[in-house]
Amino acid sequence: MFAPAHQNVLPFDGEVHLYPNFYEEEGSLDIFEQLKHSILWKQDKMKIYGKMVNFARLTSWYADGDQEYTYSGVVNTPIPFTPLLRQIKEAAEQQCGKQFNSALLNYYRHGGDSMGWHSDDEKELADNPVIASASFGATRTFQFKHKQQKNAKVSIALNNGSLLIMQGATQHNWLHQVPKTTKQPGPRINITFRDIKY
Ligand SMILES: O=C(O)CCC(=O)C(=O)O
Ligand SMILES: [Fe+2]
Repeated sequence: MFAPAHQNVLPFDGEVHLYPNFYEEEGSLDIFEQLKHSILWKQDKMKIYGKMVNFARLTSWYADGDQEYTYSGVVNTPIPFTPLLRQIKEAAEQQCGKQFNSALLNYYRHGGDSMGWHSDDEKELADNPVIASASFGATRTFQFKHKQQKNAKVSIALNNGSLLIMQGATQHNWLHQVPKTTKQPGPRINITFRDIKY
């Protein structure tokens, strides 16, 4: 199922809006390069069956204040927003009518980098959080899967300069992922802006 822009991407039980050309195309490639070089990327690890395994992507965590945030079992200590991140955040805030105080960045270096099925339902987020997701660089597929109705699936493409807004009951009812691909996409950086309650 491929959804056109500005309609709800989800058929029921949640609200997701996609703006494919939110950040201007050429400027977005420039943003990609700037983020690639200026963000303090780190390689997180996770324990799987007693073994430490690298995350299939690089990550970074920026926020106002100095509160820690636990994500996928990793405790993140925030770095203060850079002027560029603040600029990207403010544009997303205008579109959402909502303020964000933190940003999780993910750097997918190649098609082998990915993020598995999950919901953004950490206890530090609101019950029905508004999450704004900005993408720069290569296009990657982003999929939703309903938690109960196993055949309810939605697949969209997140291209350079796109903004995806997830809100309402989305995180209660749907999982999302960025699957691995053998199509050899170039590198991609995604920023999810969140409002964390400390
Ligand atoms: O890279 C993406 O588009 C998804 C990122 C994501 O789901 C997350 O950071 O929770
Ligand atoms: Fe997520």
